[in-house]
Amino acid sequence: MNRKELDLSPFFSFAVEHVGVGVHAIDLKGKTILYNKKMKEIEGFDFEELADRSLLEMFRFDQHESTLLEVLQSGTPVLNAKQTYWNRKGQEITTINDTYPVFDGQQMIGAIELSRDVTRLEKVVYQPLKKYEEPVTFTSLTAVSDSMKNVINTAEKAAIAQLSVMLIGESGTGKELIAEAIHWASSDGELHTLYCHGTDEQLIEQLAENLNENGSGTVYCERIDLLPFALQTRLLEMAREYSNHSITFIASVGEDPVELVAEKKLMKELYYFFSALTIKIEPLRNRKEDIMPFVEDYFSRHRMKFGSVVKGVDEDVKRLFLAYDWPGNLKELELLLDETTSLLTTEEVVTEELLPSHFKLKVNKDGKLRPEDFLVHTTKELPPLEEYLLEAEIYYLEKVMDLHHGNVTKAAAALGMSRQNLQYRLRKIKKNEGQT
Ligand SMILES: Nc1ncnc2c1ncn2[C@@H]1O[C@H](COP(=O)(O)OP(=O)(O)OP(=O)(O)O)[C@@H](O)[C@H]1O
Repeated sequence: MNRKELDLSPFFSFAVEHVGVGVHAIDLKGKTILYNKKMKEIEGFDFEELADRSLLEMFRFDQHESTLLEVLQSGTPVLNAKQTYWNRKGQEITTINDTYPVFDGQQMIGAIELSRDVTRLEKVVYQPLKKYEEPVTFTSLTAVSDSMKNVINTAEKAAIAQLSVMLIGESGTGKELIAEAIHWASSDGELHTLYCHGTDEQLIEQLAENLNENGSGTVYCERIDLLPFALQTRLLEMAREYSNHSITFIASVGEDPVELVAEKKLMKELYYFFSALTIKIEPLRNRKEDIMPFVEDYFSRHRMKFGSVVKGVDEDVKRLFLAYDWPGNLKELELLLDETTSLLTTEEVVTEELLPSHFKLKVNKDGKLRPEDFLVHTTKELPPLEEYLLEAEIYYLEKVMDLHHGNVTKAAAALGMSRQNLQYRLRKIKKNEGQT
């Protein structure tokens, strides 16, 4: 068979499904036509959860989708765009994305995004210590809520007693900062951090060598629940051996350790090693009193570091900040403030217009529907198809209008429909809302 006769499409399909980068492509109407396994992994999808995947994918409107639509409109590629966000499982993900328009001859037929997951690399490079430019102490942490005050209280006691500690909390709740504060309050030695996500045997052995060389200090094992079982055994051996040599071990996990043990994600013995003192850090959505003090601290650090004039946020922004759930906790808030302040010039007060549009899209301002509302759950009563499609239409059109800042002409072009058609549908939605 010569090359011309060979149908390559099964090979292309195989390659797209198995390649190590996330691939997401949309057609001219903005509809998802390709969404590979790696992209689902990055986005944290549980396949069983998705009884109606194609519909859900149509309604995805997060960062990826907005760059794809941007490229579709401009016809020019956006390359090397770094994004940090929290996926559906609440895991912090950093990707570097290249987004291209796709042409068939002269004609544009869609856009494609290629995402490289650089989360682990980012973790190693991102060092909170450097950000604060001085060792983190308990006083550098924002703790206004009662639950956070308790956390600091217990952590201070752990530092005095030099106990092994297990920190429990979602991504971005400040576990690493607390570990550092414990370290600086309890030891003159070195702080070693083992990032368990994607680590290997070699790194663990390297850590053991370092511990042999440096007599005392602290080992912070970040997210031990992400360490494969075989490596958990090795870590336990090491923790038992070196904790007798004036080395304090601190570990962190992303959720309840008892459940992690039951789910066989965490070795029972490793849990027992750390279980003498566990500190649970509540997610930010359960201690919203910490939000505005953190924002104030952030701006005061910003003024000192960059000589900026920014004083704070206005009432509307405050309302949005307090309404949002912050799945990425204070780290997500910090990254949002980094992004917002990088665009400020002479503004003293941050208003809603100055916030990045992806954040405004995410804030569920008025109890409107969200993508997860379109998941089909076997346990929930199923709505009739007509009702489901009507809600889906409202959700989709409102998101597209937001994305185009209320410009009907641009939104209609992205949706592949006439301006009149879109206006008619929007009027219908308004009328329905008026009746409810
Ligand atoms: N209580 C806090 N006070 C001040 N800053 C905080 C606090 N909690 C979190 N942050 C901010 O969030 C950033 C991330 O926190 P940190 O890395 O410690 O979270 P984490 O719980 O270890 O997350 P992960 O599980 O993803 O590693 C910090 O650099 C800091 O800027």
